[in-house]
Amino acid sequence: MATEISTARQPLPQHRSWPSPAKLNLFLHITGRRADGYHNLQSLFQMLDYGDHLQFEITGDSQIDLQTPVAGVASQDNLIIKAALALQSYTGSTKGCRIWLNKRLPMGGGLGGGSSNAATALVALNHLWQTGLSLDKLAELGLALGADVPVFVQGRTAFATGVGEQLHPAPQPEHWYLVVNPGVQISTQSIFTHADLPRNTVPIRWHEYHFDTSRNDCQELVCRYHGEVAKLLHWLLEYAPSRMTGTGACVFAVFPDKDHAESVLRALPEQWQGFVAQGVNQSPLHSQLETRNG
Ligand SMILES: C[C@](O)(CO)[C@H](O)COP(=O)(O)OP(=O)(O)OC[C@H]1O[C@@H](n2ccc(N)nc2=O)[C@H](O)[C@@H]1O
Ligand SMILES: Nc1ncnc2c1ncn2[C@@H]1O[C@H](COP(=O)(O)OP(=O)(O)OP(=O)(O)O)[C@@H](O)[C@H]1O
Repeated sequence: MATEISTARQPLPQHRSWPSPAKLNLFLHITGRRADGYHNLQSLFQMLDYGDHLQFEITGDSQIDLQTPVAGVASQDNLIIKAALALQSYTGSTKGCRIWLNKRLPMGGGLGGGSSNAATALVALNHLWQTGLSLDKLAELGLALGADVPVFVQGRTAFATGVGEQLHPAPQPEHWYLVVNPGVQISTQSIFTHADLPRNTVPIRWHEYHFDTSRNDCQELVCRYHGEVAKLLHWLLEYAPSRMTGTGACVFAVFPDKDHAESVLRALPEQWQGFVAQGVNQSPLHSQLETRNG
């Protein structure tokens, strides 16, 4: 008897792949704490040309199904589903979708993978469901899902203030980055609730920003509890200026060219995983959308 190969869970080739890029926090200064416990910060969100991918099949019923579950995340907690439901509920759209996620970014890595997935779902479904919301409105819906969602919705390398949602586009030289995962997951909340986190960095003016004179205020605390992050930073600093992104655990090193970044990736001790990506001023999601609309 011939074996029937089921394709029911596979996306069809005509379902375009929508980029869901990573970001780096080139610096992260914590300038205060709000009454609700959230922290005011200053950061430079650098978009990368590397990340996850999402595919969507639009359906006529209002059902939203994620065909590729994320290990350890229940469907109702998945930011992709939450984003789709938020858009559906705000616009009253009666359309639904099946979604496929190709996950490449480490979770809890400080690369904003979950937030980026949510933003891609908002931007792509707004296009595919023809719900016509502006990026500002989508960013507002996204903020309720996570502090990092708006920057991915707006899709520009940007300075951020507030809790990360007040964005000022800030094009940067499109350097190459070696991003390395030390293999530990760090909960953002555990860092932000720690008594020893510095919370009073004096705000800088944007034109004063320089990589060498800025820092990540979470880095020292993370290194104290996670020796592997400290070890990795120490190793990378031998080759290039390096820093932790977000609340960790991933660390990046900055290079002016791709070849140099790739040669350090080849030298990486085998206990660590990494990738090389270019910093871009426009998110690959938005570049693709422009090409499609153009
Ligand atoms: C620090 C960054 O990684 C910089 O990119 C982000 O702003 C974190 O953004 P995120 O992962 O989307 O964070 P959320 O999911 O909104 O918040 C996770 C937890 O981090 C804390 N949190 C987050 C952002 C912020 N500005 N202040 C905070 O105190 C809160 O305790 C919150 O419960
Ligand atoms: N689609 C998703 N992809 C990844 N994580 C998700 C997703 N949906 C929900 N989550 C939850 O969000 C948590 C944080 O994931 P994420 O990969 O965004 O972390 P991060 O890179 O540290 O983010 P940030 O830099 O914003 O702090 C995960 O541990 C997981 O529980």
